[in-house]
Amino acid sequence: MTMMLSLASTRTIFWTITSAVAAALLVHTIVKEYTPPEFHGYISSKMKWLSNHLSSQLCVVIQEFEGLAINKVFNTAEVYLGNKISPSIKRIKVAKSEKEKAFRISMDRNEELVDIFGGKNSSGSWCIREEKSLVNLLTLKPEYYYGDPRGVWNHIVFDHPSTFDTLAIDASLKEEIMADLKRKVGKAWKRGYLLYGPPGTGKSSLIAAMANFLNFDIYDLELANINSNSEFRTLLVATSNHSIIAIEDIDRTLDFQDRFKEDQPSRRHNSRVNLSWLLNFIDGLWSSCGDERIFVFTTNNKEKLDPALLRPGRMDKHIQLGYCNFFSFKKLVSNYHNEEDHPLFEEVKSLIEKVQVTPAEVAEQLLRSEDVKVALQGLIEVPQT
Ligand SMILES: Nc1ncnc2c1ncn2[C@@H]1O[C@H](COP(=O)(O)OP(=O)(O)OP(=O)(O)O)[C@@H](O)[C@H]1O
Repeated sequence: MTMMLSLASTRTIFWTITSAVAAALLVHTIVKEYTPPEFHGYISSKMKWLSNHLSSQLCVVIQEFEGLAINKVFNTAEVYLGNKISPSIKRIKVAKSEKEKAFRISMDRNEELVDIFGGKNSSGSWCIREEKSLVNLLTLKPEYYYGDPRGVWNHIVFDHPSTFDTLAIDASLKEEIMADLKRKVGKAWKRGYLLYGPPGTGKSSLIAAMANFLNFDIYDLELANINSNSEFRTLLVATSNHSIIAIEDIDRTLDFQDRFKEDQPSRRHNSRVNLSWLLNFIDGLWSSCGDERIFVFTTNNKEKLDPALLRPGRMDKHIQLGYCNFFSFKKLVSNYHNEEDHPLFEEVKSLIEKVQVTPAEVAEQLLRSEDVKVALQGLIEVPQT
């Protein structure tokens, strides 16, 4: 998809100058925001030349993709134009997530709109800024597998309710993770986290809470779908700044290393996933750029991973998620029933100390009834295997 910003032309000199100035300011804003400082001088001199030879019309073409990566100028223009509603529009989109207070109304794709680009802010530069408040989940596009070069990541609004407040994990662990995330925000960094624990202990919920906390998008990367080293690089390069790259269930991708054999024939290491190599690869890729990305790997079987990966320093943080204790049980009751205490709590407490039960299993029981007493009784009566 291509967006054409055709800046107004009129017969009068006044409007010609106005449209030229608008175009110049728009281009200037784009140049300032999205090109390295070294190019600014060069582009300014070209702009001066352009203004001397200016016709009454300038057409700015903004394409959706720059190679495989999403063109951020397109996204910004899409948000700006999408919010303009005019009588000429035949199709509008209406949406509202749980977190939003009002409906979001925007122009549908492939609609046409004429907009006089205006709205100077106080500093005199043109203001089209995307207010990012929703987290997106990006998955590989099915078309990608058929060699369609127009972008590789499909995005949907990620409306996961998990936050650090709703997570049923120990308070000290929560504080530690939040402090780690806060400390790094705003600096050039790349963090690697390894989340491990049995199924249903909250690894995916923690990734969602991190994304909601930082307002970062999540890229869901399945190693099983990647066939070569260069393909892996392509996908990573097409991810955007300020994002979480989640690589879940790495222990299940046991043949992962074999997929890279063309590039790294000597790296096969028994049948283990050689993630050390993967981490080196990621380090090399971003060692010289100032972007912010978080890599989160999850596994249910930490013992299946290459021990080299688990040595101190390979991942920045190892986070263990475990079975429900009384503290996490109370958090889940508070989440689902808004109750902080109940006469049946003592009975559940003594059971939880004896039986290994995951937060997911407790959550499932608590959701079976809106009546907290019935839900807790159901939990107590669950056959204990
Ligand atoms: N620690 C937790 N805090 C709050 N809710 C949780 C927690 N763990 C599990 N849940 C609940 O159980 C559901 C499943 O948990 P989740 O998918 O996060 O577990 P997981 O460890 O990623 O599981 P898997 O290894 O199978 O992917 C969540 O949607 C949530 O409702």
